[in-house]
Amino acid sequence: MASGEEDGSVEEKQTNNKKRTKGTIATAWLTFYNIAMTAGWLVLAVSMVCFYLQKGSHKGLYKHIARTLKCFQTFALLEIGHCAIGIVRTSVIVTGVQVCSRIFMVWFITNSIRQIQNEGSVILFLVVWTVTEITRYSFYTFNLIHHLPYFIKWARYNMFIVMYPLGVVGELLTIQAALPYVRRSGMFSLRLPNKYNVSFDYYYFLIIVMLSYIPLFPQLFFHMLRQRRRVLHGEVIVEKDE
Ligand SMILES: CCCCCCCCCCCCC/C=C/C(=O)SCCNC(=O)CCNC(=O)[C@H](O)C(C)(C)COP(=O)(O)OP(=O)(O)OC[C@H]1O[C@@H](n2cnc3c(N)ncnc32)[C@H](O)[C@@H]1OP(=O)(O)O
Repeated sequence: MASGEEDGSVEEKQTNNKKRTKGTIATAWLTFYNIAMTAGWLVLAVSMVCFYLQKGSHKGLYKHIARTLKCFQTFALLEIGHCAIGIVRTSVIVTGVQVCSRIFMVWFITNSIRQIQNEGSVILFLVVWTVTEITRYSFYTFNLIHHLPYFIKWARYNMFIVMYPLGVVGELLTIQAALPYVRRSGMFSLRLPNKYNVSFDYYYFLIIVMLSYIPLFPQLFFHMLRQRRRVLHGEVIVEKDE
């Protein structure tokens, strides 16, 4: 009996040690990841400001920053993995929708359709994403090292109230601007007859994507409002103590 109890406590200690090691590795990785992402979005912000100051126009701005944007926005796919393996306490679905809609905007809309890259709506969502991501990743970084300035916490959980709708407006106007080019070129579409006997019309797919903002955006926005109440009104302290 006594030896069984001892065995149990040894096992418990080993499990606790494993958890601690996993926790330390996860924290180190997340700290590195968040610092890298903050730096990436800061580079984007500086490039955009410098470009605008030099040229006095937003024309050509997307092309100027495209490589950095694609790189850092694509890296954000790792966030779905973070949720899936449980190193961050966030829903895979919420994160998945957020990240995939961004990847879609970058790769399958803005990057693929040169004619829309100088639209004002592209600059709108780029500026909104940049401000949001600098705030979000610096929030996670300072939170992980337990030195979170209140203004960053405040900005993380208040700015989205304005930034989220503005970002959505920028994205929807950009997709709308893409529609005529997509219809004319037939890009990413598959017409019958073909050897797979399947047809796909990217034009109508984009209309469905635009309509999907109606049910999906409120869910993301209300999720953030709940997070805001939890963090800014102290409920998070109760959860962390549990
Ligand atoms: C095929 C194509 C399909 C397309 C479909 C289209 C439909 C699209 C509809 C939706 C449209 C959206 C458009 C988006 C536009 C914009 O982005 S506009 C810019 C404004 N945007 C925002 O403000 C973004 C707000 N969203 C987010 O912050 C996230 O994406 C989120 C997933 C919604 C965040 O939620 P969540 O992670 O749950 O909240 P947090 O409070 O930040 O975190 C919860 C806990 O998790 C910890 N954590 C999360 N990430 C990290 C990390 N990287 N590192 C460390 N820790 C992390 C965080 O600290 C919290 O921990 P606890 O405090 O311990 O709980």
